[in-house]
Amino acid sequence: MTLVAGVDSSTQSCKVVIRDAETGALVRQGRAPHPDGTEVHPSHWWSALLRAIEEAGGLDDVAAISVGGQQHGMVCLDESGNVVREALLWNDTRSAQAALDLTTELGGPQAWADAVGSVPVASFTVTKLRWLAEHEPDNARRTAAVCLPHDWLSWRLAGALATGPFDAAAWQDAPPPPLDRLATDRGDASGTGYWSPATGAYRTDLLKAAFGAVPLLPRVLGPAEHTGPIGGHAGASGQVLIAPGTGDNMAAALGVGARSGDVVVSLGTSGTVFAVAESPSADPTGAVAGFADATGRFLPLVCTLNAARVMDAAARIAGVGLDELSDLALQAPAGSGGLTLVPYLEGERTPNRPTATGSIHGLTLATATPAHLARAAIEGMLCGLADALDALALRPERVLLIGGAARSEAVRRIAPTIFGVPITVPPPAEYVANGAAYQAATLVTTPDWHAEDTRSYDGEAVPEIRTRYARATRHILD
Ligand SMILES: Nc1ncnc2c1ncn2[C@@H]1O[C@H](COP(=O)(O)OP(=O)(O)O)[C@@H](O)[C@H]1O
Ligand SMILES: O=C(CO)[C@@H](O)[C@H](O)COP(=O)(O)O
Repeated sequence: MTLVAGVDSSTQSCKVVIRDAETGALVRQGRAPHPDGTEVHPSHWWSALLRAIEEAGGLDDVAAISVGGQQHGMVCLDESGNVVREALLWNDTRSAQAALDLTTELGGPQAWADAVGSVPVASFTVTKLRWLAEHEPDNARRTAAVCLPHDWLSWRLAGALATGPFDAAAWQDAPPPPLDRLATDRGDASGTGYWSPATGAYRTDLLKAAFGAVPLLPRVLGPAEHTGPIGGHAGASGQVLIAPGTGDNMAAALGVGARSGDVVVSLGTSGTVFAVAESPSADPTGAVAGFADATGRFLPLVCTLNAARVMDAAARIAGVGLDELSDLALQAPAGSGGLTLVPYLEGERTPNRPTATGSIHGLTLATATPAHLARAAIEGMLCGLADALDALALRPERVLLIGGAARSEAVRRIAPTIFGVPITVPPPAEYVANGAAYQAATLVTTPDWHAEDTRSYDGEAVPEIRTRYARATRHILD
């Protein structure tokens, strides 16, 4: 049996799966948490990856590995390959003004959509680099290379694999390769704001205009390329291949086997709604980001900053666990008796309201119950994603629901009432890590991974919930 490893280095944690390359059968897995916060030193991701690999039984029998990672995060490296400062993550909104400035400087949203497929908001790496140049000029000057979370982890893995078999303690400080070995893929590159999915080339002119310099950028690998073979000690062929890796949403599309006609709704830290497309997109409203995918195609995507953690917050307020929150939500009526929760707990990205806060509307004596709060939280989270689904402007054949919060029975049952279409729920699994493992498998075999059984959920649409939500979003505090 040939084994491959897939990694999901996402916002809240790192997950590793080891699968049979031919069949996709799960052999082993591990996970480790990431620290909270919107700026995180990348060394925490490395430590978490090593812990997760250790829990997954190591890599010594693995032929190829691929890393899927949270998109957009700004990782700055100096000439020696040291991290210059904490990485600013996709959900860090301090560069919101920089995003506005860059949009104006290039001539408006349409110019950006034409140039790179997306209109920059605070999430995009290019806006974070502008922020760095303006607020931390010394750190900007020290920046010799810029990469993304998954690029950095793959690069550290290359250095570690070159030192010998997996050993968490020894790998912790393994020297990374030279900077020019940094590599990325089309999917993650498309979230920088300085790589064009339509032309497949960096727009270093935009980077220079934003940052004042053009640091070294990772080489963009095609889907079938790899950065190995590395080491002389592991895998069926005695060496480990490192696949291109990709952004976590692109990896999820691979993991869930998204095909034409599918729309995927992912409820992790972020809420994302995306579809595989044959041609690039360029939405000047900024709602749809025109990303590339991990297969050579494209991945138009809408992202909200507030998904699973809205439920975490509601559970905290109600003083219950997530399973009980789900039970409570199903005890309240559809529409929560008019209680409406606008979930802008981390500001918001779509719509672009970086300084917004969350709010609760329609509170009466009758709706002041934990059950109404639980349902309003889920309905509010899903209303934001229903708007995202509308923005994609597709007629999906299937709407697939994945991510941590898709484990909630209440979310599954309420989603069709908000989206107005039935939803399909694959079995709970780590679809980002699975997609990464699938990418790794394509380097060593022709994988024949069968889709697992899905469950369907249907329910009558309740349009008033979205109407009331739309009214409530006009009355929030910044
Ligand atoms: N049964 C559940 N009900 C609701 N939320 C859940 C449940 N299980 C996990 N979650 C939430 O899912 C989130 C993690 O999902 P995940 O997709 O792994 O996020 P990320 O990839 O952004 O780190 C956490 O906020 C967690 O509380
Ligand atoms: O910024 C985006 C997509 O553009 C986010 O989807 C990040 O990629 C983080 O993902 P999760 O940690 O929520 O999976």
